[in-house]
Amino acid sequence: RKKQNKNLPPGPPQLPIIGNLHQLGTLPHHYFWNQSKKYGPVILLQLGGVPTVVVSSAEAAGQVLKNHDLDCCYRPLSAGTGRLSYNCRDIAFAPYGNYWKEMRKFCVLELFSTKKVKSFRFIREQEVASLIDSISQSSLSAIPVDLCEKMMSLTASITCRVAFGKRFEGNEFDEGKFQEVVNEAMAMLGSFSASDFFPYVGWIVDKLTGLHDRLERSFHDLDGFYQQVIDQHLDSKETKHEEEQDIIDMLLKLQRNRTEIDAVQFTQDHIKAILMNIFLGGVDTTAITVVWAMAELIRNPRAMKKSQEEIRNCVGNKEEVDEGDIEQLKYLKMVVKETLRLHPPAPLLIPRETMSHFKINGYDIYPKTQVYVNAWAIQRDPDIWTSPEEFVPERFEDESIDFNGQNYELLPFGSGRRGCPGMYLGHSTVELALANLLYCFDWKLPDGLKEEDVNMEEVAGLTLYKKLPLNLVPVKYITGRGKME
Ligand code: HEM
Repeated sequence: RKKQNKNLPPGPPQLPIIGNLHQLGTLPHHYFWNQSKKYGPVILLQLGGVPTVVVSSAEAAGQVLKNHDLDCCYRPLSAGTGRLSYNCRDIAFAPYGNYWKEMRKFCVLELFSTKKVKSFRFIREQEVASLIDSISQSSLSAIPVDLCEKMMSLTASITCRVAFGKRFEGNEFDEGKFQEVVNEAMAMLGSFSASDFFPYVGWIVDKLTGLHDRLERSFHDLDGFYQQVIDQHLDSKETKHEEEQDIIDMLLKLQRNRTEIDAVQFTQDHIKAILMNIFLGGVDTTAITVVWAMAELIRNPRAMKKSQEEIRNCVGNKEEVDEGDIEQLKYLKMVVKETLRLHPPAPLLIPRETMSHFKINGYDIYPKTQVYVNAWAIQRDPDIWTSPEEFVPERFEDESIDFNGQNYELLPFGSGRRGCPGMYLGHSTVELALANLLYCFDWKLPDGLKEEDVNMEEVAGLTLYKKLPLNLVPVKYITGRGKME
C-alpha cells in the first residue's frame, strides 16, 4: 500500500536490472531532452540500481536549486569522481558538510573573490598578449591555427600562474599530451561506469570494458603533475611575503600545522584534490567557452563583424584590449551569454543527490536519488527562447536575464549552495581572450570551407567540448602603433 501512495515522476519504460542505462547513448543530455518532450519536465529513470530524476524546465530547476537546494546538496559518488578527487577530499565532489564548507570558504578567500580575481588582472593580460603574439606568427604565413589547442594552453597558463604561482609548460605532461589528459579526465568525471550502478559486480564489467584502466591512467597522469607542482613549492628556497603566497603555499601551511578540518587531519591528498578542482575546473570550461564562441561567430559573419566593430571603435589605438575596456563592450557580453546559452560547458551541471524526501511539481522525490538539471535543454526551451537553436546575441539586448544563478532560464554556472565559485574568474578570462581574438585579427575559414561546413558536433563527459578542432586562418588587423604609422 505504501508503494501505491507514492506519486513518482513519469519516465520511459525500464528493463530489469539495467533500467534505462542502455538508452543513454554518448550524449545523455540529448536523450534526457527527448524523454522530457514525451514525459514532461520532471522525469524518473532507473540507471542500474540508482533512481535518477532529470529536470528540464526553468520552473522545475528553480524548485531543485532554490526551494530544495538544501535537500539536494550532496553529490553522488562515482568511480571516476571518487578516484580523481582522492576520495572526495575536494570541493566539487565532497559531500555537503563542514569539510566542504570550510574548503569552499578557503578557496573563495584565496582565489575566487572579486578582490582576488581583480588582483590577477595583469596575469590574464600578459598571457593573452603572448597568445596574440603566437597567433600573429601564424598569420604571417596564413597558416590555420587550432583554436582548441591555443585556448587550452592559454587557460592552463593563466590557471597555473594564478593558483600555482608558475607558468604552465606543456612538458609537465608528455609532449602534446596535455589536452588529451584534460579531456580524458573530464570524460572520466562524467562517465557512467558499471560499478556506479551495479554494486559488487560492476567492477568486473569496468575491468572488461577497459574503463577501470583508463581511470587509473588518468589518475596517475594528473597525480604526477600535482606532485611536481607541490614538490617545486616544497623545494623552493625563496622566502615569500604573506601577500606573495599562492594557494599551494597556503594549503601546505594547513598541512604543516597539522590542521584538522571537520576532525580530519589535512594531508597531501587533500591538497591534490583541491588542485584537481582548480586545474580541471579552471582550464577546460573556460577554453571550451571561447572555442564555441569563435565557432558560432565564424558561422555568423554578421555577428562577428558587429562585435569586431564595437571593439575596434571602443578600444581606439591600443595594441590590445585590456580589462578596463571590457565594461563598455555590451555586444561582446551578449555574444558570451549567447554562447553559454547554446553551449553550456557543463550541460547537466554537476549531478546532485537528495538527502531527504520532498516534492517537485507534486511528484515524490526520495532520499538517495540522483538529480540532473538539464541546463542544456532549458537553455533551448522554445517556451522561453524564440528561435532557440539560432545564435542571436541581440536576444539579450533588452533582457535583464543573467547567468549569476538568479535566473533559472540560464544556468551555465549552476545555482545555489553548490553553484560555481569560479564564475567570475572563468568569465573574466573568457571576455578578455575573446575580445582580443576579435580585435587583433580578422578570421577566415581554411580554403574550400563554407560557413555551413563548420562542424558543431559535441563530445560529452562532465563537460561538452567540440568534437573536431576549430582551425581558422588569422589575418592580422593593424592595431595600435602600426595603425598610427
Ligand atoms: C566558463 C567557466 C565555468 C563554467 C561554465 C563553470 C560551470 C560550473 C558548473 C555548472 C558547476 C556546478 C554547479 C552546480 O552544481 O550547481 C561548477 C562547479 C564548480 N566549479 Fe565551475 N565553471 C567555470 C569556471 C570555473 C573555474 C575557473 C573554476 C576554478 C578555478 C571552477 C571551479 C568550480 C568548483 C570548485 C565547483 C564545485 C562547487 C561545489 O560543488 O561547491 N569553475 N562550475
